[in-house]
Amino acid sequence: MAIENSGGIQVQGMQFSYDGLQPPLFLDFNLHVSPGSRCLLVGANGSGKTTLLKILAGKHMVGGRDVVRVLNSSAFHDTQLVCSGDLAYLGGSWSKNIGCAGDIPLQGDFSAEHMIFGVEGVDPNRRDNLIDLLDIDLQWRMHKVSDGQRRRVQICLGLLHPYKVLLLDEVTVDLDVVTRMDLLEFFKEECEQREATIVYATHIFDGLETWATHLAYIQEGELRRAEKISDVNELKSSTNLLSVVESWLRAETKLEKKKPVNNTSQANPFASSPFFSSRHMAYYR
Ligand SMILES: Nc1ncnc2c1ncn2[C@@H]1O[C@H](COP(=O)(O)OP(=O)(O)OP(=O)(O)O)[C@@H](O)[C@H]1O
Repeated sequence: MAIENSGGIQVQGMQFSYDGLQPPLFLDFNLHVSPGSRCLLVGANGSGKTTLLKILAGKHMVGGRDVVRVLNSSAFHDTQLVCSGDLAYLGGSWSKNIGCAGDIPLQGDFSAEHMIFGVEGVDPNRRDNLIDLLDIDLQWRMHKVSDGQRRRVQICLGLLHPYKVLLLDEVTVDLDVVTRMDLLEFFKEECEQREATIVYATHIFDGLETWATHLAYIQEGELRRAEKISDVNELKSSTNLLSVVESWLRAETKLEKKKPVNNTSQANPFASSPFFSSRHMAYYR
C-alpha cells in the first residue's frame, strides 16, 4: 500500500510481545493504509489480527511515538484521537468504549434508547440514520435482547461519532444477512464520501470482493501480503475471496507441518513455545 503522510495508518518497524514470557508476536512489522481505504485483515486464528487492531486503537503501547501512527498522531500517546471520536474501535466484547468514558457494558437492565441517547455531542440525523439502518427498537431492554440485537446497539454506539479511522474486529458475525450487507454499504459510503479509513478483520468473506479496496494477510504476526484488492493475482481468475484466503491458510498449515523441529532450546527460553517460529531465530542469535 502506498505510504501517505496525510492521515491513514502507518506502522513502522513495530515490535510487540504480550509479556516477557513469550517471543514477540510482531517483529519489525510494517503496514501502511491510505486514507479512504477499506482494508480487509485476514489470517488464521491466532495470527495477530485482534492484537494489531488493538495496537492501532492505542490499547497497547509499542515503542516510541513514531512506530504506530494513526491520522498523523501516535495511536497510544495521543489520547485525543480516541476522545475526539476520530479513531474508533469496535471489537468482539460486549462492551463499548465511548470516547474517554471507558468501557460501557451492554448487558444491564436498561433500554437501547438510554444507551444511544446517552451519548453526547451527536448529530441527531446521523443517530436517526443509524437507528434506522440497524433496525433498532429503542425500547429493547439490553438484558433481554438476542446477541444480534445487542450487537446492533453496540455497532450503533460505535458509529455515532463520524470517525476518521474505524477498526472493526469481526463485529458483523451475529448480524443477519440484510443488516450485514446494509452496514457494509454504509461503511463504503462513509469511505467514499468522507475519506474515512476502515480496517476490518474477518473470517466471513461474503460480498467482500467488491467491498474492500485493500487486503492485508497476516501469518504468525508477519505481514505476508498487503496490496490493492484489484492487484491480487489469484482474484483475477474466477476464484472468489473465500477460496483465495482458504488456499493461503491451507498452504500455511502444510508448511507448519513440514517445519523442522528447531534445536535452539538451549539458546533461548522460548524455543519450545508454540509461538516460536523460524523468523524468531535471527532475533535470538
Ligand atoms: N492477552 C494476551 N496475553 C498473551 N497472549 C495473547 C493475548 N491475547 C492474544 N494472545 C496471543 O497472541 C496471538 C495472536 O492473538 P490474536 O487474538 O491477535 O489473534 P487473531 O488473529 O485475532 O485470532 P482470531 O482469528 O482467533 O481472532 C495468539 O497466539 C494469542 O494466543
